[in-house]
Amino acid sequence: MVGNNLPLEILKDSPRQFNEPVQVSFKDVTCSVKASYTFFSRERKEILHGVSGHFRGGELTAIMGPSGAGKSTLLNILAGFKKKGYMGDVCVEGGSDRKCYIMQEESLHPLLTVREAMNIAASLKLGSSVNTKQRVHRVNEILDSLGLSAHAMTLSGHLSGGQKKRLGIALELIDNPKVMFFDEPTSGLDSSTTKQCVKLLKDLSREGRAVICTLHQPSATIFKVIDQVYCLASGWCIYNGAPSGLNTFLGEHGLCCPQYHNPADFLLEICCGEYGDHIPAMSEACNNGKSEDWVKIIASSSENINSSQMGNVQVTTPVHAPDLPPLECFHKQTYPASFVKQVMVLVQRIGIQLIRDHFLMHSRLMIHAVIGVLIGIFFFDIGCDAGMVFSNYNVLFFSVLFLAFSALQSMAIAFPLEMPIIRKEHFNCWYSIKAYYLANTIADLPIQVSCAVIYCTIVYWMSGQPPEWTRFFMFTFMGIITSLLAQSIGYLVGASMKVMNGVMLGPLSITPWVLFSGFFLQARDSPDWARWLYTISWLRRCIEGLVASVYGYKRQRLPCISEDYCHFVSPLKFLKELDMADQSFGFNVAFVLIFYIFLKVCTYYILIYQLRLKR
Ligand SMILES: Nc1ncnc2c1ncn2[C@@H]1O[C@H](COP(=O)(O)OP(=O)(O)OP(=O)(O)O)[C@@H](O)[C@H]1O
Repeated sequence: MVGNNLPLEILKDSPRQFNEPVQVSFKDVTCSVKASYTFFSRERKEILHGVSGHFRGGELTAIMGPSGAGKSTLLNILAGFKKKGYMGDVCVEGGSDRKCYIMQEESLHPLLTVREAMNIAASLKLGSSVNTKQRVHRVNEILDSLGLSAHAMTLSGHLSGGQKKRLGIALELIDNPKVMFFDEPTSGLDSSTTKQCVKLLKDLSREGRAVICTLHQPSATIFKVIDQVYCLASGWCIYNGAPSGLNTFLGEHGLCCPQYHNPADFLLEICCGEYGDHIPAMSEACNNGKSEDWVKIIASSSENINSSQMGNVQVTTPVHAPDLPPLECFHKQTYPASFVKQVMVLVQRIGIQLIRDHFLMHSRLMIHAVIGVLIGIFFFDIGCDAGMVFSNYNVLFFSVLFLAFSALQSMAIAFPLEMPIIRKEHFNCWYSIKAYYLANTIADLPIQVSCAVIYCTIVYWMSGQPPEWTRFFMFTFMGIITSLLAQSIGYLVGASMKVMNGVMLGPLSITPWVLFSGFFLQARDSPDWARWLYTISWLRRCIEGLVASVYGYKRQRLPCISEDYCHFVSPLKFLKELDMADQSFGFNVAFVLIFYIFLKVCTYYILIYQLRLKR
């Protein structure tokens, strides 16, 4: 994964050891989850049973265990990613403000080059305390150290699996975190790349960081490189110590690792009960992770192994803390870059991605142009004909529906796909949710407005609406805010649910408002109890706005062209027929804008819930 010439110091500028000792301690951590999803069941099952432990700066700690043992759950709790559903104390000392969590799936932006991704991360994570020259130096240094310089101009989406993992690490290294959590950093890598990946983690730890990762099944070589093994079996800690102490520990329980057998494999076999049920005895022997007896041999044995396995790696003195410190923890949410800077950098990033995503951007613009032309051809020049007022009304109704559905769908699908990346970046304190949300709204605005303008311009002039600039601007403005309002519904749907649910429920959420738009049944013909629904139907407000822009404001009588007799020569008579004579354009615009702001605020709080609280 990393070239053999990886410098021993990952970052020449980073301190070899942090001023404050870095350590992660946890005590009596118990975690339970819902055992059954049947309606009345309140049953829960425990997946971690009061485990304890203490991981130090300057060491590489691997949380091991078979599938389902609780490794990811424990890592999520330690990293602060999981905030609910567990009991016990967790403390990240000396690094609670500078910790990062690199998740199993590579949450990268596929349409940014490696250098762009690094520059953006540097702008957000280093803030204004660092000038441009220092920032570029930092980025170059990390890219060199992780062997990514040759791929600096490659799109992140085109990198190999190993390179993606390195980029994920490089992005987090920018602000020199003190504690690094990795969930299965070697998953999906071949054996040679896995070795290089673990060597990289080891090097990171040797600079004083506490590096904690979950590993499934390390090879014998990799196993020896680890400083501290924390093994979980069915939610119990059955070994907490140096790899070199494992055989002696197992020997005390009558378990002997066969010669030439990988001790890591042997340990997993024991966890799975292949040699009988040793979990209770082993867990008791290491006091469910509390005992430091097997950790203390780390300084002598592990260093010797390291120097033979890893080359001349300078070993920092592990920071031992025999007793757990007072366990009080918090995840401080501070951001290095100012709010304005965060928004600007994020707008730039989203802008680059929108421009690079040729298909999505061009198809959005093209569809609006093509549908506009089709409507223009089918309803050519009908707008000025008194005999075609109902057909013209159909054009206006269709326009509102088209603008609404197209805007809603684009967001209901795109937004949830971004969520894992936003979750990771926000958790690692790159930016605030507010900054992201504002940037996202601003960045997409030009495209959504362009789509609505293209459609409205084509339809307005081809379908023969009144040749007056004021009416044209009113028509187009109403089209724009209709699409923005529908887009905000798309955001809300996208932020609240998964893509599949959003695809189904997004369009369905518009349907009831179509019913109360007045197109099928007028408010005056509907039951009394249902009339208020017409008033609050945003779709009706949008249609009324378009109708007012075309037929309202004392429009002159229409010529009767296609028929011998035209009933609606007077536009006012037609407005009365539609029950829209009393409505003003301004009222409809105000209603749509207020509803737009309301939805935006709701979506913001849903986003906060999804990213911060629902863990
Ligand atoms: N939200 C949840 N609801 C129900 N069960 C859960 C939930 N989260 C985790 N579990 C269960 O808890 C156990 C531990 O899960 P966890 O993901 O921590 O295991 P793991 O050791 O990381 O496994 P793997 O190596 O396969 O990723 C599993 O049996 C899993 O099914």
